[in-house]
Amino acid sequence: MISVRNLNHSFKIGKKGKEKEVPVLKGLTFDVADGEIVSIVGKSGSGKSTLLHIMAGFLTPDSGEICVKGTKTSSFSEAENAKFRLNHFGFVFQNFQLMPGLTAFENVELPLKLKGIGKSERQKKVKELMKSIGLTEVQDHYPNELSGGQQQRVSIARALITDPPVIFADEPTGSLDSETEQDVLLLIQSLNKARGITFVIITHDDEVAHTADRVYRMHDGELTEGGRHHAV
Ligand SMILES: Nc1ncnc2c1ncn2[C@@H]1O[C@H](COP(=O)(O)OP(=O)(O)OP(=O)(O)O)[C@@H](O)[C@H]1O
Repeated sequence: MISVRNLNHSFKIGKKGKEKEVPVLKGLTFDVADGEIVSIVGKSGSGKSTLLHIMAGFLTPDSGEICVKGTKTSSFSEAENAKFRLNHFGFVFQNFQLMPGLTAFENVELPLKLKGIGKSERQKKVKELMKSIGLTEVQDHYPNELSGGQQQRVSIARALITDPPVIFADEPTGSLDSETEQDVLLLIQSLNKARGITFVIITHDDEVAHTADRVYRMHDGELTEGGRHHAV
């Protein structure tokens, strides 16, 4: 479970000496339960990415507390955050962020290399995962030889390969057409059910948001409403 308590963050904007402090997150308090799909929906500039960056430990909040599975992560050093991320979090981005010089297989294998897993174990794991996500046929393709939907499936496989309990997805369907968007959302839902992975999905799209179990709405740096929704 992730608990966020009284989280505040501001950015200083403008010329040196004339900076203006702009509050972006104003006292956010909410929980994400284990095995839940949560979406955080809001207009451009409402602070969604800032919240995700703080939850994942890329950015230190001005104040407030974040706990992940009982561990207080908000006071971690950069090195502690990096280690924690590798073991607990996977990431999926709107523009996939695959390494262009690596094949689909090698992209999925990369996090295991970073964790120091041996070659035979790596290859076995990647092969199994790619098969279960229906990527075997394209495993030797480079990213530019894949469709958008295939690239996003590869990036989801890369996020999953280290078995993280939580995956953060920042506009995961933002670059996809509506049919492929549904495919990717169904994949996320099936992985959530089959493996119990918690997903935190950031989106500006209400339709995407409502495929989650729980929807939080960001408005002017506050979470203005929550609610439970049925998956499509
Ligand atoms: N590094 C930064 N320095 C200064 N201001 C920033 C910085 N990052 C974000 N902001 C400001 O904080 C506000 C929230 O930005 P954020 O990227 O979190 O919003 P968002 O909801 O994710 O938007 P989008 O959907 O367009 O990605 C915006 O007004 C933005 O200009």
